Amino acid sequence: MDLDSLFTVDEFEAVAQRKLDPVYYDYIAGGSRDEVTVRANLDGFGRLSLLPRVLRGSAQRDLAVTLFGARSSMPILISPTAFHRLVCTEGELATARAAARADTIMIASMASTVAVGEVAAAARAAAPADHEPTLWFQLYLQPDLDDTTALIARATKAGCKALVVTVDSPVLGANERNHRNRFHDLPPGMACENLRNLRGDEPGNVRQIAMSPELSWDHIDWLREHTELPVLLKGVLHPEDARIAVDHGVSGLLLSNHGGRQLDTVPATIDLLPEFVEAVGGRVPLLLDGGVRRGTDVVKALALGAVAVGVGRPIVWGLAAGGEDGATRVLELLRDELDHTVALCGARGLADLTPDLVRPAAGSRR
Ligand SMILES: Cc1cc2nc3c(=O)[nH]c(=O)nc-3n(C[C@H](O)[C@H](O)[C@H](O)COP(=O)(O)O)c2cc1C
Ligand SMILES: CC(C)CC(=O)C(=O)O
Repeated sequence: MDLDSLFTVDEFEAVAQRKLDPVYYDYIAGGSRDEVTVRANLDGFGRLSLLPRVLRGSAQRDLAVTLFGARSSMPILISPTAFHRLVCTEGELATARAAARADTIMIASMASTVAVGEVAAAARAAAPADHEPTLWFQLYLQPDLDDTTALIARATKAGCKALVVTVDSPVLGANERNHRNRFHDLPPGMACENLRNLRGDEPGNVRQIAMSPELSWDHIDWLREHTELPVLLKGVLHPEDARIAVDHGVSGLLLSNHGGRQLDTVPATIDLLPEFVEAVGGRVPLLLDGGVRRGTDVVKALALGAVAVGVGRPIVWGLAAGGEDGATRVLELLRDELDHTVALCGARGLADLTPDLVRPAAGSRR
């Protein structure tokens, strides 16, 4: 595959769809139930227009952002997605190398098909000599707190710099494409490697991830007492819960509807962002994911108050099309689009991206 002949995330998706087993393509592309929210995430950006400023002298554009002490060369992070070995042989090793090469932050899924220690080592090996790559760990709190403690220990030992706790999954979302395709298990030879031998006394055993409706704010308090790492919550959608989260001392929020894969018909994250900004009142950084496919999407989210965005499916399409190089190209395309959009907005850097640049638009991109 000549990756240089691909110029958009959508083109990467088309190639991925051609290459992948349709069962895996459906797992990745799909969302829950009628996929209303999957579409809403894309349409949400399409319903906003950008209103640029001019003549502000924007020749030197700095896209870097610092999050919890770690610098990322751009405000586009890799959101956690499960099972990368379904789409490329090297799985999360390839993703980690791409993130390190692009000098951005990877949020490693707890449901990785490579253990987090190996993922971190791959990132370090691929990073430029003077550069420490940043990995965060996405955690589903396990109702068995000993399991959770063991997972945190693994992530911490691997050098992860933050825990991103996904709180939108008291039960698993219903992707009806998976039901139709009878996709319920990983193929032989693949597993959630972070859950292997969790207790050290269970050789060969890979636990299943438990989604637990028992979880409550008490678990967030418990977690904060059991880790020195910054704790971000991923999947808070109600602005009142955003306020509660901040009151519970979380370090940041990743405004996410899980790419439309949990509760269907929740709003597009970009539509919720202004209310979130108001609820949080600058007390913690706000990140956003869901439907980011273009540099213009990134600029809209940043202008409306996000400090950074995450991309989920685009990275998986990159991996499917061309492994590490494919994911790297997706990140570089998005970086170029972002820089180009910042320039066209007459902005000198991310600080110039202010809410007045965003207006409601007629029509939708797709
Ligand atoms: C195939 C796939 C697997 C995912 N796995 C996880 C996961 O393990 N943990 C998690 O918190 N979110 C997971 N997500 C959600 C992403 O982190 C992210 O919220 C979503 O993909 C963002 O939307 P986008 O795909 O439109 O960029 C997954 C999403 C996809 C598409
Ligand atoms: C292991 C799964 C729960 C991963 C996930 O969050 C998803 O597929 O959306």
